[in-house]
Amino acid sequence: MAHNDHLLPRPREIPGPTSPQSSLLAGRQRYLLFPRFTLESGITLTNVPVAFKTWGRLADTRDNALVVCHALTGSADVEDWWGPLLGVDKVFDYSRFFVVCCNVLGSPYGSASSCTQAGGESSWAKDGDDTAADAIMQAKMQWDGQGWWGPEFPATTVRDDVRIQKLVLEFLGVESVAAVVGGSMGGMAVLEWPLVFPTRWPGRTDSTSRYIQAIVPLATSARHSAWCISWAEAQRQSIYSDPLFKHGYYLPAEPPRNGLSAARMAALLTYRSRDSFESRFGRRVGKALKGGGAALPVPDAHSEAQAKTIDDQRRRSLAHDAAAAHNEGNLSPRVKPYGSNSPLNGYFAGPNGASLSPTATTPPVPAVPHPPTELSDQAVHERLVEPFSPSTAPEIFSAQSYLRYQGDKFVRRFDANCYIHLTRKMDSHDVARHRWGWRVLRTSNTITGVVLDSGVRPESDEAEDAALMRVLDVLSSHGPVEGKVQPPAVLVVSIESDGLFAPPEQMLIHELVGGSEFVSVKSSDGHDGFLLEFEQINASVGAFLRKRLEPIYKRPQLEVQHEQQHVKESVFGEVEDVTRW
Ligand SMILES: N[C@@H](CCO)C(=O)O
Repeated sequence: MAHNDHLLPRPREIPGPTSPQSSLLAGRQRYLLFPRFTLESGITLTNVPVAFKTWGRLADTRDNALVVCHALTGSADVEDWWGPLLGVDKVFDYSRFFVVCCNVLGSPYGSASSCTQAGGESSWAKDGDDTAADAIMQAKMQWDGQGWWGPEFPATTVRDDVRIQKLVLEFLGVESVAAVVGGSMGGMAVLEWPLVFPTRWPGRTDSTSRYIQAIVPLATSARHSAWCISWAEAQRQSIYSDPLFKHGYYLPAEPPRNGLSAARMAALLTYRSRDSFESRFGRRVGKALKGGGAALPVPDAHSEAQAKTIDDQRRRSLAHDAAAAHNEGNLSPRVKPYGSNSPLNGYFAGPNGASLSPTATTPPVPAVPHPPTELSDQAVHERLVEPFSPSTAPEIFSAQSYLRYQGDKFVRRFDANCYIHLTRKMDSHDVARHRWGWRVLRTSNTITGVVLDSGVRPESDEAEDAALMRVLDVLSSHGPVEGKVQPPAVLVVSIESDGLFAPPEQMLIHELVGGSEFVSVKSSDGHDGFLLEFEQINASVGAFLRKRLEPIYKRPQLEVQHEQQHVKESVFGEVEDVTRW
């Protein structure tokens, strides 16, 4: 399929923004609209936008492109999330390289996704009649006519991203790529680039020149692990369980914020480490957000009759307090709508200019009926002198407060359907999937086994490993055009405290890709270390590129205006959150 892409009609540049979230990057990226693009699944999309950004300029030799691939919730705006790596004499040196970053399909930041217009009749034909579920139909009926893809945006793969991004490079005049660099989901794309495009001219089997000179996969894996798949599943379940999710047919102004926020909180924990949380927060007390744990005042008694009434009041108050404490963090409208200055408001403004109204998606705690198991008087009196008195606002740990802040912040910049789409895309990642070296044996719809090219039919697990070995071996020895294509230089980067994409996964890539180099970045921050340890990454990746791309570094620097805009407020904000909190 990849080999037919060069026959597709050329894209044209459009102004954008193409989605609500891409308006957060207004003026900071460009857009191409592809008349049509066929996904790995066989589904053909029409009118497909791809958001991208470039720095520096293409050399006359058209071979100095440096492709940056973003992670799960990143965007094409590298300055926004990898800014300290971008600049003269840094890794992404735009006086030597033509730095290009494209937003992946399915992301809310401008490329075709659940948040872009489905494109009317010319788009993928929606089949709305094949579902039996009334709830889905009802939500869908309310939603129809919105024009967004919503949950009907078809699944895309990392390979789809690589193929469409190659077309963006062609539009920009790139003939071969100096390097591809990216972390986590971006690292998956980095591994796929030379496998999808080993040769310079994909349409020509006689080509012997490689398309990509060097790749740097960071904090990634050759196939998404069971551990990562399980975390992604738990996060998707958080979104599904938000009543506002409505099977993905939610209105843009009423998204499942609480579910997405909870998903992000869980995800964030997988991006950091136990040690980093212990040292940063310990058991420090944090601020409860407004509205949580409100308690009733309890008056003083002046007579026995009054005392009984007051005891009743105290009991009620106590029950109220207990429920309020129990619901602390749930009761508060902690997931706020977009701020009044947010461009997202304008984007969603209806015909009358009405913008989002605040939505506390969790209903307030109802009046608490007398509990079936009553507290004894003694317990009432004991409780009344305990620190959790009615006048005391509930205290929470600063670690909790931090997570909530992260959840709130995330829902203001991301979309739940896109989150589901992208986590599924990562789950599908496996460099060996449907590749040379193995094929699946089927009887009707049942997979009965796997057979290797050699004719051996090993146990399934072994077959998977063998397929992986074979594919990674292709990276190190020759392309699918046997013996003709030089492999790219490979630097595998690992974060030593990464508990999500654990170091053995990068070590495996290093071991299977002959001639590859390996570096372990020292960091106690866990997986997100690849977005935080700028100095080490600048040093190690920079040294690798200087060594492997010597001819480019020997050339006189290109004359470029200092193009880097200082990003005052990062949309992505991983660094800001860690260092400022
Ligand atoms: N924290 C990053 C990395 C995930 O791998 C993100 O949100 O995209």
